[in-house]
Parts: sequence; structure tokens; C-alpha cells
Amino acid sequence: MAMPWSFSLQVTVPSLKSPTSYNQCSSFNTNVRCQSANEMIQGVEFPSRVGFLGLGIMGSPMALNLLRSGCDITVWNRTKSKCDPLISLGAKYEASPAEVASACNVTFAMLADPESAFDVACGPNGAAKGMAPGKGYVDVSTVDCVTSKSICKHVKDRGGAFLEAPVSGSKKPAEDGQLIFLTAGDKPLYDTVGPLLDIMGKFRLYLGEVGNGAAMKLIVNMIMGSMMATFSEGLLLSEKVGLDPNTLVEVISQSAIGAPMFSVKGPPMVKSQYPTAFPLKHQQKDLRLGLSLAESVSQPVPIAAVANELYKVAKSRGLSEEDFSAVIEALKGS
Ligand SMILES: NC(=O)C1=CN([C@@H]2O[C@H](COP(=O)(O)OP(=O)(O)OC[C@H]3O[C@@H](n4cnc5c(N)ncnc54)[C@H](OP(=O)(O)O)[C@@H]3O)[C@@H](O)[C@H]2O)C=CC1
Ligand SMILES: O=CCCC(=O)O
Repeated sequence: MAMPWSFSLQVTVPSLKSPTSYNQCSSFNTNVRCQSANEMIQGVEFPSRVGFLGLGIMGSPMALNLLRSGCDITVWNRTKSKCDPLISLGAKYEASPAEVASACNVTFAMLADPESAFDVACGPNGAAKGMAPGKGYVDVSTVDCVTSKSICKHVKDRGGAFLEAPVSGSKKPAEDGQLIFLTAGDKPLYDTVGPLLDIMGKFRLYLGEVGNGAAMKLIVNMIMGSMMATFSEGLLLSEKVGLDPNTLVEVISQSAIGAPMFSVKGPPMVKSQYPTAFPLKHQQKDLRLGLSLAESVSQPVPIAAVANELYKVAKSRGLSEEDFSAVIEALKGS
């Protein structure tokens, strides 16, 4: 049965999504419920009006993919000028998150951190004010479990449905519609927005109760931040002992520890170039939140704790807006 916020909309989705060089694995075994994101979805039920709050590095391409696929999109961003490219392509605009949520059946939010995600959802002109029975709110920001549960409560208090859906994958996968959604919350809303997630991503998981998606995302990024820190050490050590760090990158790519992250980020790092895909300040935020998650269950995470210190040093050296691979700079000069 169609949910109250749904109607049939013809949406155009590229049938073949080209794999990206980074985050290109598209199938793996899992014992949680999951669905492939690469399926033909024309003619299925879609939310009729879709809101998008937060048009940064990730939000802009995600909203653009929805727009290009034929969705009726309404956008809002704190810095209004970032809405202009989407508006010029046909997106509608509302002046506050509350007005977007009020105008739309489902509203996505892609905000920087727990504070901004909470403010945009639950502040004076927050999206929760525009929620009502039959509407859904999907927070795709990376936040902690407590914040996600709090946003969920505000949305539900207004009669809306809530899904947390943080993403794995960075700027290029966002542009290519190759993200991985780690969702939890209202299952009917998950089912309803599934086709929209499939436009923006290649894979999605439903992990049950609110908090599970946030926790999964923080654990993945805790591992990623530690990997990047030790990779940085290896690059610098190889150079100091007279080896070509590019050769190290090549050796790693052929070995059991090969990962797209090393192959993609390594060569620019050797040249001290850090074009921003995932801002360093957000990686440090995720490590901080990951450490707090570990603390909540008394799990020792000493490697991640040390990595977090390194990112803090990098931030103190003015590297917050650089890509997180700039953490290597924190190890230089000694
Ligand atoms: N970049 C990446 O590779 C990935 C990022 N993420 C996560 O996605 C989220 C967004 O990341 P990304 O797009 O890179 O980040 P950006 O820094 O590019 O964008 C952040 C967005 O949050 C908005 N924002 C920040 N503070 C506030 C505030 N106080 N009130 C209202 N809006 C605010 C910004 O608005 P304004 O334009 O006005 O500054 C902007 O729209 C983060 O949680 C990040 O951890 C997840 C996966 C990958
Ligand atoms: O949160 C950011 C994740 C970046 C990535 O998965 O490449």
C-alpha cells in the first residue's frame, strides 16, 4: 500500500552507474537486511516533494542527482548562495528548514556536525516545526547516536517519521550516485525513500533502531581516520630511509592491505597536495564522536585516540578545511 506521502512519479535514473575509483566495492556478504542499490526504479512510488537542507560538499551533488532524476526538489542552505546553482536548474527554494519541511513530503538533511544537525532540525525555525503526520525526515549527516535520537524525538513529537541515514563515500561517490547509506529508524519511511537512496547511492543497509546507523558510521570513520594516520607515517618514513613513497603506494595497492583510499590519496599526499573531498575538521569530529561512543561502553580504542590527537594538531596548524589526508602535515618538521 502506498504511504500517505507517496505518489507515482516517473523518475529517470541512469541504469548503469559507473564504479568510482574510490569506494568501488559494490557487493559483499552481510547478515543484516540489505538491498542492492543498482536497480531499475522507474515507475515505482516516490515521495512527491523532496526537501534538501545543507548544500555543502556532499549535499549539493546529492540534491543535484535527485533533481536530475526528475524529483521535485526544494532546497535550503544557511549560506543562500549555495542554493543558486540548483535553483537555476529548477529546484524550488524556501527560506527556512521549517518551510522546506512544511512544503515537502520527505526532507533530507546533510549538515556539518551534531550541533548544526540539531539546530537545523530542532531550532526555532527548524525542520521539526514543519513536520506533521505523513511527512518524513531523513538525516544523512554524520552525528552521534544521542543527537540522532534527540532529532528523532522532535520529529516524532510533531507526528513525523524519522530515518537516520549517514553515508559512507565521499565527494566523488556523491557526484556519481555511488554512496552507501547506513540507515536506521522508521522502516516504512526507509521503504518509501529507498528509491531516492538508490538514486544517490549504490548500496543501502537497514540497521534497526535509531542510533545503529550513527554508530556504524562512526566506527567506519574511526577506522578510516586511524588508517590515514598510519599511512601518513609510512609515507614519511619511506622517504626518510631513501625509498620512493610512490613505490610504497604501489606496493600497498598490490598487497593484502591495498585500499582505494591509499591509491587515490597517496600520490597527491606525496606532492603535499590535499584537494578537499572530506574536510579534515569533519574527520576529527568523527574520531571525537567515535571515542565518545567507545567510552560509553568502556571499549579501549588506543589507536584511534592517538590518531585523534594527530588530527587535532593538524587543525591547530590551520588545516581544518583541507582534505583529511593533510593529517600527514602534522608529522612533518621533525
Ligand atoms: N565530505 C565527505 O567526504 C563526507 C562527509 N560526510 C559527513 O556529511 C556531513 C556534511 O559534510 P560536507 O558536505 O563534507 O560538509 P561541508 O562542510 O561541505 O558542508 C556542511 C554543511 O552544513 C552547513 N552548516 C554548518 N554549520 C551550520 C549551522 N550552524 N547551521 C546551519 N547549517 C550549517 C553548511 O552550511 P554553509 O554552506 O552555510 O556553511 C553546509 O551546508 C558531515 O556530517 C560530514 O561528516 C559523510 C561522508 C563523506
Ligand atoms: O565521512 C566521510 C567518509 C569518506 C569516505 O568514505 O571516503
